[in-house]
Amino acid sequence: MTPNPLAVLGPPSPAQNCRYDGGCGGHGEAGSGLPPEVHARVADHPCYGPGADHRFARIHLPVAPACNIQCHYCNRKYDCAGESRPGVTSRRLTPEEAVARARAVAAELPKLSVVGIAGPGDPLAPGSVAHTFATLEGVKRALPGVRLCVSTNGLALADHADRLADLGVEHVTVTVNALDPEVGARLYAWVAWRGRRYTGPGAARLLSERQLEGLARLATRGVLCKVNSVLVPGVNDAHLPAVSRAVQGLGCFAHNVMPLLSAPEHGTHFGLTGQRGPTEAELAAVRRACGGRQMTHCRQCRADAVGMLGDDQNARFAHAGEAVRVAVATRDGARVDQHFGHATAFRVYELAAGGARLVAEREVSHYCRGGEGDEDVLPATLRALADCRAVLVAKVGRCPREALQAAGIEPSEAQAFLPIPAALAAWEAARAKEVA
Ligand SMILES: C[S@@+](CC[C@H](N)C(=O)[O-])C[C@H]1O[C@@H](n2cnc3c(N)ncnc32)[C@H](O)[C@@H]1O
Ligand code: SF4
Ligand code: SF4
Repeated sequence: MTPNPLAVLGPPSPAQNCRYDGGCGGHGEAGSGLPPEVHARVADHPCYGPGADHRFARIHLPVAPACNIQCHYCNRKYDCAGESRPGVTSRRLTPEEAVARARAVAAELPKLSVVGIAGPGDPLAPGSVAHTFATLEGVKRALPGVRLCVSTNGLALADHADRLADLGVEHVTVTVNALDPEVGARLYAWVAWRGRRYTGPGAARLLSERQLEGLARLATRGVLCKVNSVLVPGVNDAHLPAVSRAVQGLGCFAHNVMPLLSAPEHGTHFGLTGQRGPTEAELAAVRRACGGRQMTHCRQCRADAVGMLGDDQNARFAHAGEAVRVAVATRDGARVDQHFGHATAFRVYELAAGGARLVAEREVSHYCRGGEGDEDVLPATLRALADCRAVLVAKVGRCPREALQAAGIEPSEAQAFLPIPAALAAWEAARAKEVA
């Protein structure tokens, strides 16, 4: 068994009371109180390393759809494009898509040092865990140099701790908002455990016992653990110092007290009941009272965040790794050699990480009759190509070109007369350049 470098830390002394970010010479530096062996393991992690937030990038892969508890501050159904908030994602990815996205991002961002799974639900909940491990295993194979992270509510952590450690997951974040069941009962609607749904203090007790068991198990395996706590004024503010002491005593190398976000439009229980988040001053006071290694620069990132902290490039990589469909007009079956208006069928190819694959041949009435476009035929053709991002043709007239563009399908003549595989590769390369 690997000795746990964190176990030697023990609870940080109150006198140390250093702020992990700033206050004592920058997060993770010698002055932060991290022992050198821990410092070495966080140096290139943008969330923890000294100045690493400006030098290294991370990606969150949104592959975990389900959750096994319901927090009063979480609603994963509400997504507003461009909004940065935990649990938010534009789209859930399959493990295959997620691995492909990680590869695509790594190719574009050589500073990518961390690949994490942080939702949109809980990565270890029964409905998510298979996706989580398939993704972690795929990423490990595809990008052996990156560090793997997982963020969980901890309910199922003890069951999966060994598998996470065996896989080489280096960092695990567990959200612990309360140890006192009476406090916890005010934060969670329910906890689902082994086929039963628990509520009230019993649910909160079950959750916190499982969280501590999971953290202890990871500590024996040398996995670096951080604890998140959502600060809910009037509910757990006075209790968080006790939480902080307990989890840092278990060897967690940092505590991250995060402000509650509870805008009514998010549709959460707290948002609807008017529970407010903390002021800056309240947050700072609770972090001071907690002491030890407090994180102060967490950006509360989306479940599909990409890039440097504070410079999210999620929009740029929104489609990276997704399978894309492209239609081709071909007469001889080998080259892009047909006019859009003369085609009676289009071949549809799917482009994914593994290459191009013919997925369908779609028949259409041909649009061009003796030089005149037939306006009745065009809508049916657009419908036949609705799932395609582009159509590669030898030539296309102005009117159908505009209709295709309006339908979000790119008409492209740039690959005219190329063999189909070369044409698809050329279109994909041009698109990647555009996105960059
Ligand atoms: C979306 S969760 C995903 C991982 C896992 N399900 C969990 O809760 O730890 C990531 C983090 O965002 C936090 N979070 C979610 N909604 C929040 C909110 N409204 N305000 C503040 N933090 C929030 C969670 O507590 C957790 O620490
Ligand atoms: S555990 Fe995480 S995903 Fe589940 S309800 Fe709470 S914040 Fe949302
Ligand atoms: S949510 Fe916080 S800890 Fe997670 S990647 Fe963003 S900054 Fe880092």
